[in-house]
Amino acid sequence: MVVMRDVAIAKSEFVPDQKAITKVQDFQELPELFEYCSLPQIVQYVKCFTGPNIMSMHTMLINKPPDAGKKTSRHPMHQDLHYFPFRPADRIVCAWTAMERIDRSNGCLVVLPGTHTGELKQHDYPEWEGGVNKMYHGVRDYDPSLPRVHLTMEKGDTVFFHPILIHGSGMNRTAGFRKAISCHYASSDCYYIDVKGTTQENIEKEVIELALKRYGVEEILLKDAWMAKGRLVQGERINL
Ligand SMILES: CCCCCCCCCCCCCCCCC(=O)SCCNC(=O)CCNC(=O)[C@H](O)C(C)(C)COP(=O)(O)OP(=O)(O)OC[C@H]1O[C@@H](n2cnc3c(N)ncnc32)[C@H](O)[C@@H]1OP(=O)(O)O
Ligand SMILES: O=C(O)CCC(=O)C(=O)O
Repeated sequence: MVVMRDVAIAKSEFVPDQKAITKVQDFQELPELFEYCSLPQIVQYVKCFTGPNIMSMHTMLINKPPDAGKKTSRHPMHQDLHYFPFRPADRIVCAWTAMERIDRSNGCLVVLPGTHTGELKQHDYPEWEGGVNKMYHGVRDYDPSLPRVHLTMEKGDTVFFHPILIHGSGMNRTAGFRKAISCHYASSDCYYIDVKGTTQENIEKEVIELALKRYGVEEILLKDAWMAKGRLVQGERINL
């Protein structure tokens, strides 16, 4: 499990406590939270994309904090496939569930409809004055005139989306923490790819650096991190 603090808070004099937490990531070892990933109400839709052999690959409890004034609570527009060294993209799907009413005031999801039929684009850190959270890469060039849809969701509403869909989330202008839970699923029939020489090389480099700094792990590849994080939800574990 990784507990992440917002960069504006982590890099301030603020004494870290639970109020600083922006995200709990990789909760696959925590049964109470992992139960979300196998809820029949969710899995019945996930299956339509993955087929019967379902893996949870990435889990997050997102606790978007009230913005400390630097707009760091935003999540830049990105494609989740940028982080994934497995394919095919059509066998990967994210389920994202609002844990309370979420609208533009507390930083709802923003999507560019139809972009899931495009290609994976180059991602980099956006040049934001107030700082950017670690590994929050953004799509380098997308057409800013493309229509945007802000997803207003009620508590318990779930959206399912494709890993090539360009999406992000806005600033939390309220005083409360905006909570959502999500799981990225993939078919265990998916296969790992080598990202060397691709647009994903930069995220692999960061993961390798982080694995060394945090865990003292040397000589890993992006796919090794994912192999360690993946858990079977249903069916048979095949390639992943
Ligand atoms: C062997 C297994 C390795 C596993 C790694 C696998 C990672 C795979 C990533 C997959 C992401 C998939 C996502 C798909 C969906 C899209 C997204 O969610 S994108 C966002 C993904 N972001 C992350 O995954 C970031 C995860 N967070 C962390 O790794 C850590 O919380 C951390 C940000 C590195 C902070 O670690 P920690 O060790 O607890 O922190 P400190 O020791 O206090 O600080 C270290 C250093 O980092 C600075 N810092 C702290 N918080 C932040 C922050 N939020 N943003 C930027 N920088 C931060 C802190 O100031 C310290 O800096 P210094 O210069 O070293 O002093
Ligand atoms: O919950 C959010 O604010 C955005 C989450 C998101 O876009 C992601 O993690 O890929």
